[in-house]
Amino acid sequence: MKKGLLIILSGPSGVGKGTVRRYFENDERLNLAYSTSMTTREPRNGEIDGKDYFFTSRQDFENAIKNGELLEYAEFVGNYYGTPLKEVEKLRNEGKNVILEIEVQGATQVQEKCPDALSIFIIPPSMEELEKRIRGRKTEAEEIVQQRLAKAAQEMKMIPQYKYIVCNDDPKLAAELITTIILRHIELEENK
Ligand SMILES: Nc1nc2c(ncn2[C@@H]2O[C@H](COP(=O)(O)OP(=O)(O)O)[C@@H](O)[C@H]2O)c(=O)[nH]1
Ligand SMILES: Nc1ncnc2c1ncn2[C@@H]1O[C@H](COP(=O)(O)OP(=O)(O)O)[C@@H](O)[C@H]1O
Repeated sequence: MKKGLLIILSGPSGVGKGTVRRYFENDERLNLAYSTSMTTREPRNGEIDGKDYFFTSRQDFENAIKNGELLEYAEFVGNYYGTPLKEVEKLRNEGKNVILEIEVQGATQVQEKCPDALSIFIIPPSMEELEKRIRGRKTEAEEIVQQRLAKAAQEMKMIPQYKYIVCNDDPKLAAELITTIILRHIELEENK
């Protein structure tokens, strides 16, 4: 069986990565599996441990780094986030196309290790709209919102390292564009 694709989905906090993903992740043609990350961030209301994230202590996260258990990791606005390597490999070996929803430092590490990874960056229609969305979600305190917005401006500078840029103005359209990109990559892989 052919090993599944590795798909990196990045974009600033609040741009709508999760919202857009929910429109395409169950499309059977894409044969996707979502890689659940580890994080030291506190769970938000409604987030499920083991599904949205593996919520963990700093100590356990640092042990995972030391033991080489992570494909990549980064510190983002005061918390660690990382991708468990074993699960990604298992899913890809089962032929699944694995989607990593990760920030730009982690994306750089994955691109160095796996140059074939398909990378997509989601941009907002404007920085004003990004601010509206992140505030509208009401999941972060004001201080953290400010830090995430400052981070967003830096992250946008990393756009050239991505293969595809998709604007999330309408989430269904953004999802359709991403679906088209992934389907074409699946086709190209099959013909290799
Ligand atoms: N490098 C890396 N970044 C991650 C990982 N999981 C999530 N992130 C990113 O960390 C950032 C913060 O995530 P989160 O606190 O859930 O905020 P949200 O993106 O606004 O929902 C986002 O850019 C995520 O895409 C991971 O495993 N590795
Ligand atoms: N295209 C869109 N237009 C308007 N609001 C959106 C759009 N996409 C997402 N949102 C809203 O923006 C907020 C952030 O979206 P979310 O998916 O949590 O972002 P991310 O996962 O990138 O942090 C949510 O309240 C969501 O409902």
